[in-house]
Amino acid sequence: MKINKAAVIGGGSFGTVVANILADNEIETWQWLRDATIAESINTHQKNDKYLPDTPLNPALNATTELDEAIQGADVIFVSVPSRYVREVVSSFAAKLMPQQALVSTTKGIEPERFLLMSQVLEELCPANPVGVLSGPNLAKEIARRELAATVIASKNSDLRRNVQSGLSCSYFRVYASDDLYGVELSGALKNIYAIVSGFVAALGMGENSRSMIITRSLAEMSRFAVALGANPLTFLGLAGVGDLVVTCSSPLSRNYRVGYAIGEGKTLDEAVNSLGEVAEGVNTLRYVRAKAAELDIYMPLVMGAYEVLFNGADPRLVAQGLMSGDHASDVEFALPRSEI
Ligand SMILES: NC(=O)C1=CN([C@@H]2O[C@H](COP(=O)(O)OP(=O)(O)OC[C@H]3O[C@@H](n4cnc5c(N)ncnc54)[C@H](OP(=O)(O)O)[C@@H]3O)[C@@H](O)[C@H]2O)C=CC1
Ligand SMILES: O=C(CO)COP(=O)(O)O
Repeated sequence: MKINKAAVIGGGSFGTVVANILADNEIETWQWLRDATIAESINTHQKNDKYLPDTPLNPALNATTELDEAIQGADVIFVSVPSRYVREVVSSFAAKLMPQQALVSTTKGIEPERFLLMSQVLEELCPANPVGVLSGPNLAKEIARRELAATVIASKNSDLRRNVQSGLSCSYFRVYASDDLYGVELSGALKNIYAIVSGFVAALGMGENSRSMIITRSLAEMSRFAVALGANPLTFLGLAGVGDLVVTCSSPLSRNYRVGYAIGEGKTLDEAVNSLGEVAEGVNTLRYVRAKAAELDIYMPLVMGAYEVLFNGADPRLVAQGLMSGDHASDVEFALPRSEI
């Protein structure tokens, strides 16, 4: 079955990019956003002035502030609001869904109380509906410029995977499939923490060897955490893992990297976050992952160091230096376990 109608819940930069590709692919697309001025601007000037002011949008894209108008009859509903609002927003329409309507989260964050990923929140709210996750190295502003990019659709439901692959694929956007929902989603959430650390490293003018060390040890730390939570670490080798880690740790287009960079330059966390005007999920994810790592006794020196910098005013220089002074460690723990060094 192909997608005849799609809804995108959220009016930020990534939601707008997804909605625009769907409309370009001649799918009837409704984007729900809470700001009537932006909805009006999308419908009349084909512009999202707040989040993607330089991108002309497809005239067939419909923006609305009425949730019912967006979701009614939609074959797939993409959820693209910051993680702290996903439950509230989806709860407001969950009871109105038909069982065949699929939900796909693009949100890279964690719900703290029970350490739930967004697909788990969707499954809890909409137990009868197929659920998927879209994640990968997908800086919205690059995709908006139609620069080549790829992503991953992860779901246990093969129809959902195929529908999203055909609905979103185009000459500049390629969609790969995975059935490891948890691994794809966990890596998308975790990499935001390490983008903040990479921002420190860049602002402090450290060399390319240091940057490479940080990114590679970030992957080691992410996969150690994933294994402790029962996820498949092999998924971290794909686009949603290494791919997203590399782009977010390297690009000033990443909001998380920019937060880290600003702190590395000496700004406070509040100053860094306030100057963004967009969501940097890694700040909260860092708090939740640090607590989980402490609870489960998982060795995560970068997470612990970054937490001290963001929330206790430690010097960002100490995060990279902390790696140099730890116990002698294994390069790839799947090849040489830490216990056998
Ligand atoms: N931008 C990117 O490159 C990518 C982002 N993502 C992920 O997608 C998710 C969304 O990101 P992105 O689009 O960039 O975010 P933005 O910060 O660009 O926009 C957030 C959007 O959510 C809306 N919003 C905020 N709070 C609420 C609420 N309580 N109810 C309804 N809508 C709300 C905002 O509306 P308002 O303007 O009215 O505040 C805005 O439209 C994040 O988890 C992010 O990690 C994933 C891949 C790439
Ligand atoms: O997830 C992203 C790219 O894949 C976007 O990263 P930021 O949220 O740091 O901008």
